[in-house]
Amino acid sequence: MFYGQQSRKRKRPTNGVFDPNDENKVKHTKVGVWNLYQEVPPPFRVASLIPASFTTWLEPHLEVLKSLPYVKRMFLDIGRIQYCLPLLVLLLLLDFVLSLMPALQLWYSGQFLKIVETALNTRTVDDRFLLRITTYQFACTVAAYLLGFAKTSLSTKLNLRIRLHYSTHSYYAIARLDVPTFSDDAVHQQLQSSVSMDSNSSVAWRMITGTMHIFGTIVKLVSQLSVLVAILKEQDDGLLLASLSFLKPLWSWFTRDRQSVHRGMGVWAATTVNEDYIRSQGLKKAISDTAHRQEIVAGNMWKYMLESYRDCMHRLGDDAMGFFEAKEHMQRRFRFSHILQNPINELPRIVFTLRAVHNPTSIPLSLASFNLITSTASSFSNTVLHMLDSTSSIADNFESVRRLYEVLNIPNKVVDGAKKFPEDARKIADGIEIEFRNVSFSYGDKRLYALHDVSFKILPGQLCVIIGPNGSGKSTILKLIARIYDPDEGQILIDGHDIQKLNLDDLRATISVLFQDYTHFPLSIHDNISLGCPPHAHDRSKVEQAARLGGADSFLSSLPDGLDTYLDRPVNDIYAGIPEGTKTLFGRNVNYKGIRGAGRMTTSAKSSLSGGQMQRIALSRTFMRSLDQERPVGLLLFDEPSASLDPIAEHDLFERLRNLRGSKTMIFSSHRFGNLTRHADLILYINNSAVIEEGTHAELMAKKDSKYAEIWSIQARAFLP
Ligand SMILES: Nc1ncnc2c1ncn2[C@@H]1O[C@H](COP(=O)(O)OP(=O)(O)OP(=O)(O)O)[C@@H](O)[C@H]1O
Repeated sequence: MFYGQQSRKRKRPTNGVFDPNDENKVKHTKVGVWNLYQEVPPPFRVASLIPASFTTWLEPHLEVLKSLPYVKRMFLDIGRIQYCLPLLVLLLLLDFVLSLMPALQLWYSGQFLKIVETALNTRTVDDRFLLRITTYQFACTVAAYLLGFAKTSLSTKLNLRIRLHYSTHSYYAIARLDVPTFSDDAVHQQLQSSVSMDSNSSVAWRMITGTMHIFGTIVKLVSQLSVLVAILKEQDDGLLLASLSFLKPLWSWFTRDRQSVHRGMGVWAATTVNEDYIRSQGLKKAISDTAHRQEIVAGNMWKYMLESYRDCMHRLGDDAMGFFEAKEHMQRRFRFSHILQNPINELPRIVFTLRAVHNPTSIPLSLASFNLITSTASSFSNTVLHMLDSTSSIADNFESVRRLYEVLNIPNKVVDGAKKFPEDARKIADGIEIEFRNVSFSYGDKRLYALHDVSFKILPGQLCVIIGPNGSGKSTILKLIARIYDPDEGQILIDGHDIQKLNLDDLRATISVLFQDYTHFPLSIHDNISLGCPPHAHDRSKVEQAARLGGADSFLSSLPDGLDTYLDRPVNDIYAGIPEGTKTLFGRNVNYKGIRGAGRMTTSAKSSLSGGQMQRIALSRTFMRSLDQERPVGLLLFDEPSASLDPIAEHDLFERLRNLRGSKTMIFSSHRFGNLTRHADLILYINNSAVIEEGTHAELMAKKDSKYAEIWSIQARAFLP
């Protein structure tokens, strides 16, 4: 095991963002099983006297300054939220009064000290003065409690309002991203760290409380200090003892570990190639996710998985750590200064004892003032430490605010076009023309083409079927038409316009797509269908019509809540921590059946629809889009639309779709020959990322050495006696 070992000899990583072979640009550090790659910024020289290494170190630390405009913007935004400004002012006022309380308490303690002093000197006590001070102090404690309670209630209200505002901000920040940008790991992590949708306290709220904390602490310190100086002026050795009492907090502040794990690291990324670590994480995920449970149980895999996990962990030993944990370990250093803390703590007591020996008559009074000083000094120094800590965490908060706003500026990789589409909405009623001109595309690795030099043309209203083996590039064609991705080379034309110049919203409003890997949203079936056409999402009759067209109406009536049934309930029921089937302390069997019955709760949040039924819902969503008469759809894209359908449902679906011929251009991707290909106006046979053959069924069957004809015959043979 070795932490923090810096390597000058760079190894080629198998993944990761930076190129570690570039000696000048990237610094590589080994952190446990992790490889940390840090960008080395080009040195900027303010003056030739300042060494480059200093400016390189300084830049990431000064990054925080870039946050200031965002902090201002955040405060302005909060001010605009309804009722937030008066609530905030009120909160500030309460905080101000509460911050004066410790000084008031200190003043009362000083008055008690005076009473003790008089008692020692004159052997008398002013009863009325003592009673008055005690009453005032009690009233002060009650007022502090009430004000504190009011502050908490007000804070909760304000926090909720601010959270409400920023939850929409966060939703927008995530919702607006396109597929390639959203799937980018770096973007994904930035979103997770800055716009968490579930956090109880928003970045903005942390910023407010942090700032208020500093404001309150300054008020506390100034007021306490003024009272303390006033009291100690009159005491022998008071100021000496106070100074000694402050030594400990100052010492511990100067010698503490203040560097946060992220601070000052600049632009960086970390990756691991450790097989055991990667595998152990995979095994952990597999065992915790309900999606894999069925296979694990049926395949009797758990014992093997446990054994494998144990082996991985055994080999990893102390290195079995996430990146941040490993980095923290690396930063932890032995500090001799920590050992000195206790002797420094004892210093006031030692000095007091020595002074008392020299001047025994002053012991009782000095003892009282010593107690006052040390207890005040400790509360005072805690306040100072707290404030200094807050000022360093405020830098973190500044950066969080910056990230919160900057995620709104992450550019989408698929750039929007300016041209309105269609120029004439009536033309769409006849379908859309699609043309691919020498299109090439690869997903990540630019050497692996998903499509290579593909050209074809589909006329308006035509039915086109793309056919070919697994991985040949069929789905990719559909994704490029819907501009989920942009081609690396070549051009796609829609009704003669370059697809990249068209307004994206317009383009997508004229296309309806059913992806092969369609999803079901954790929403009601109604929502799952109506999302196909947001402008008519509230029109229940249209949703029912779409369900009929998609073949979903047949099973909807058997569901408990019909169209309003949730496929995958987004909110899980919450249960006590005592597992079902066990016994309570007094021997009762734990059984949730009765409780579930009373609350109409189910055992699983997922609805049990079959694969085919799920596909019918996805189909209904696609049909929903085509029901919009104001913005008619001109192009339907179907990726394996009948993969999970029974033969009758498949036949009915294709019948319905064929009726749309002439009014919409339709493109199907399929492995299956027959029903569709027979009726297609154009068949594209695609293999190894390229179009190999194209034509109608009759043309391809008549063609010599046709690959299409060969596979057709293989499939047809299965049905011959
Ligand atoms: N999101 C992705 N990231 C990286 N590679 C991808 C991605 N999607 C597809 N590929 C790769 O691109 C190639 C073409 O995939 P595509 O999905 O277009 O094939 P397909 O013909 O639709 O296959 P199938 O019949 O199995 O659905 C394949 O080699 C595949 O591995």
